[in-house]
Amino acid sequence: MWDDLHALAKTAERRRIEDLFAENDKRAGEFSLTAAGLLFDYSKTQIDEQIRAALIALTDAAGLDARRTAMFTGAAINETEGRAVLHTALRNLDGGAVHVDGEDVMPEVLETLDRMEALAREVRGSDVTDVVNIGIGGSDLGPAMAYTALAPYCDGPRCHFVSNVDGADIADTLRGLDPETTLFIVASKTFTTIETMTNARTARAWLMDKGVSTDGRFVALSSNKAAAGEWGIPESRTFGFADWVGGRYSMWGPIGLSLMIAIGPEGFRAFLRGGQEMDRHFETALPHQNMPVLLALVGMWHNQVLGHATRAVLPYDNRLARLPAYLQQLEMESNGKRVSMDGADLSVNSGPVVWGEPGTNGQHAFYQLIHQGTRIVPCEFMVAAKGHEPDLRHHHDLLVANCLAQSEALMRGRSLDEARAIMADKGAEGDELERQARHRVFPGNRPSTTLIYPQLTPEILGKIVALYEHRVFVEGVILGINSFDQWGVELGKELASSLGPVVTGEASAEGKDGSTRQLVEFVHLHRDRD
Ligand SMILES: O=P(O)(O)OC[C@H]1O[C@](O)(CO)[C@@H](O)[C@@H]1O
Repeated sequence: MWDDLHALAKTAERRRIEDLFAENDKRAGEFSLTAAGLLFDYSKTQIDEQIRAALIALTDAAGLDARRTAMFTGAAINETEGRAVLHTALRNLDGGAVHVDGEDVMPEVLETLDRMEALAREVRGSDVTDVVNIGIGGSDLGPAMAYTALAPYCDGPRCHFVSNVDGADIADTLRGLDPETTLFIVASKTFTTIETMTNARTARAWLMDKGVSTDGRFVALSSNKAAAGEWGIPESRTFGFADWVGGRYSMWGPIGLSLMIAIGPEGFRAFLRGGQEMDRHFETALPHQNMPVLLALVGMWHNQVLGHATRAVLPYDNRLARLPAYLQQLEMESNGKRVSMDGADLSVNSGPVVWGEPGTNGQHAFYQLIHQGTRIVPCEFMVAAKGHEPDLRHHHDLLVANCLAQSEALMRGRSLDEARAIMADKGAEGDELERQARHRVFPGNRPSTTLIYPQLTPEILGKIVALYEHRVFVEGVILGINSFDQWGVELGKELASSLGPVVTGEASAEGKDGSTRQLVEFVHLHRDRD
């Protein structure tokens, strides 16, 4: 399979994407698809019919249909942790029963949703002015990203997100907050994460320092209700979720509480409905009409076949500023694995490095490399047809024009002859003309995709997030890896706890490598100085 694709890649790389359009005036329509109101255009890539068929063959060979059914029906597909993977149940608003180990999980999911809604209404109707979500990774990035994304829908208390163990994070957040009207949400699936528990204790100490009772000031979101109880948060203020909700897939349930408080229960339900609509599409559409499948296959063509090690996510939507960070965790923690489910080494590369920034800002920062650097960075553009500022339509039109211009420029490039003509117009001559022209050449033929949606509403955001979740799933199935564990984060955590006492001076650095000892020495030299 991979050999077929590598053979096809040799021919494809010699062709220009522009020529594919010249050869087939239906290319745009044939290499794009609309689903759930979103349009995904992958025509500005080297993919042709033969390549697409070979990519789709990967899904058959990997048994995607069976794996997808297994996920949606609660089989323990997270094999290294012996767990089902059912974040889709959290948005199964009008769906039927979903069984895990013979038990329907939906009554509990819906009851928790009802409790969340009751609390959200209570908080929105109270004197709470600020909500601080304390969590990290999957217990932070989803709600933080969505809160910024859905700013036009936020009509509840202000939300803040504290994640980093760096005291600067919580100190900067608490400064200016009123302890009498601030509610803290401690969001941690395990309720043991060092960053979150440290920040939660600091928040509690802050209230006590200010002479404010901590009663009713904390809410817990966790799978570990016992630990939340021991920490002092009563069951009535604790919202649990099952171990089959992975951290980076958890914003659809209790971890989304801050978002629900901000946009209201109806807005949150719209977000869930959007996710559910994408689920239905993913479950039922044929591969060549299936958006998550094609998004995954285009990504794999660029990464595993052509060898482009990174992909840029470029939302032309300022409110999606945190989406690249959210997708970094979703994609890199899920598919950054070097062994397949059975422990064997992967024969192809694992998932790519995902990075990005909103346009147009990125254009004035790193697009230089994307256009003229020696490495190719496949770009994933995203843009809404319509903004939320009716009085600033001209801004939005410019934004859209810039987004479309970038994908066109990446594909077309500018030839040496065109660059020479530009320099000749400017009056350059001879060697100087030639030298200057070479700097103005754009190789072009650089692939990009565009996801375009009507407007960034809660429902559309739900669709986009679910689309990317399923893309990760498809890539993981094809690679034969477990997209739902994260063993790669463990070693650093273990070493950090052994280094804690070394940093404070309670334990010696003996036995550590020379570099670590030298760094610790530097810290000791400076940490107690005024
Ligand atoms: O919700 P928790 O248990 O605090 O974990 C936070 C994050 O830490 C990780 O386990 C990685 O260390 C993520 O997968 C998770 O989202």
